[in-house]
Amino acid sequence: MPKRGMLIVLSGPSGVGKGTVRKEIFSREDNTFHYSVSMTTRKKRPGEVDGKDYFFVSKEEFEKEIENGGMLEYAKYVDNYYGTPLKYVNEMLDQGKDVFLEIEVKGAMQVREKVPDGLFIFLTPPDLMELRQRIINRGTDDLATIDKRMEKAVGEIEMMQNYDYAVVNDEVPKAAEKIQTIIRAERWRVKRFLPDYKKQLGLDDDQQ
Ligand SMILES: Nc1ncnc2c1ncn2[C@@H]1O[C@H](COP(=O)(O)OP(=O)(O)OP(=O)(O)O)[C@@H](O)[C@H]1O
Ligand SMILES: Nc1nc2c(ncn2[C@@H]2O[C@H](COP(=O)(O)O)[C@@H](O)[C@H]2O)c(=O)[nH]1
Repeated sequence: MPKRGMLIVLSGPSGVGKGTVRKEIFSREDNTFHYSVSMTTRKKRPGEVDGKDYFFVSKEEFEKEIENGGMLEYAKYVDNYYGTPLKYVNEMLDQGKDVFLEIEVKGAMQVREKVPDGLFIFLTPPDLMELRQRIINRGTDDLATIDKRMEKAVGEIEMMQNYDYAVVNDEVPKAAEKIQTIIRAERWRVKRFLPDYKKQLGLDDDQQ
């Protein structure tokens, strides 16, 4: 059976650039990660594609998925549900593939409880004014929604301490490079040291 893949969680306030940085990482030739497409009840934005950007569903459909135990995590964010379908993540990890989630902080903390050996990276803006400007420049939200997202952002940034790493998204290629370096280093650490710890503790793979 292949070794279980690594679960990588990229989190941070809305508008910090998680999607942009993720796309930069995925566009690189050496990318081996598999992106988990989230489910949401939010309305589709112009240009967004169902099944690629999100699975767009109704509130009833989302709640049914929750009831059926189909979500790894979920959260209500500014009047809508967002969540990670469990099936895809489990199937990929079981096949030994590394899975990349891009989610907000409440959901990330649920994943942390369920998958403690995941890698949790927080993407943070250079400052709050820049964050607001990025959301405005994106042109997807009205002013009332931007204010709601900014209110959330303050509390979300305080959650940074609960992550394994924090990366400032000042420039997209630089932030992408830092994240790739962190993941490479973590992979190496797990491969290099975990077998030694297991040996010292008298554990074999089946006991883990
Ligand atoms: N380093 C950067 N410098 C300047 N602008 C950036 C940078 N990174 C991303 N942006 C811009 O900021 C806006 C928000 O980026 P993006 O949609 O990727 O954020 P996000 O964190 O994925 O948001 P959400 O969580 O709401 O989906 C976009 O217009 C993007 O082009
Ligand atoms: N807990 C989860 N949060 C998610 C998921 N997918 C996206 N998100 C986050 O929601 C907000 C708003 O997103 P937007 O597309 O409306 O701008 C943002 O922080 C996303 O990262 C998910 O599956 N679970």
